[in-house]
Amino acid sequence: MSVSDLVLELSDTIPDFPKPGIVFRDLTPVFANADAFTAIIDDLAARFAGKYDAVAGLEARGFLLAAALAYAGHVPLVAIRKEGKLPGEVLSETYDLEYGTATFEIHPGQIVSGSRVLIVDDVLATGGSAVAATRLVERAGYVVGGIGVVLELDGLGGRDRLGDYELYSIVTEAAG
Ligand SMILES: O=P(O)(O)OC[C@H]1O[C@H](OP(=O)(O)OP(=O)(O)O)[C@H](O)[C@@H]1O
Ligand SMILES: Nc1ncnc2[nH]cnc12
Repeated sequence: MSVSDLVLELSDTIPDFPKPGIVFRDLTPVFANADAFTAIIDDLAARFAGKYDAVAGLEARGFLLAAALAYAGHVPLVAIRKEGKLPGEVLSETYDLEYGTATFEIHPGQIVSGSRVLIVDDVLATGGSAVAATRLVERAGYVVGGIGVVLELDGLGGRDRLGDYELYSIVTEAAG
């Protein structure tokens, strides 16, 4: 089975989570399947081969992908964390998402200036998280090498908000 078919077959849809009106797409059953998780990492690594020197994961679900990709490519791992979790000097960006507002933070100066950073996450919805991540990567002195997600929810404006960045989604489906 193809990686996109594995994602579609194994993922769950939960209505009214975490708030009424939100159709939540849960990829944890996909990650719990060893063949599917391996295929996802291999697909993202192949799609962006030669285009990144480091990987950034978006807390929390993006961390699962970023750690595996950093290991697979033997490249630095950058954590883009929710507000208040990183000690010391941080750069911050506040953004809106489908069910609220959040702030992401990054530690500047941890990897080589000018590194091409691949940003990864499980789901792209409004694009608020990914846009905030691109800003943090650039403010920290790096270059966005691309944005890779497992599932893109079409119809919420995420792809448009990301403009000219190279965005790859393993699966795209209409937002519920
Ligand atoms: O495109 P957007 O509208 O920004 O939505 C996508 C983001 O929403 C989810 O994370 P969430 O903020 O729920 O955090 P979590 O991973 O900690 O559960 C998801 O994992 C993405 O990071
Ligand atoms: N509908 C949704 N399902 C899963 N993650 C999300 N992040 C933002 N919107 C989401």
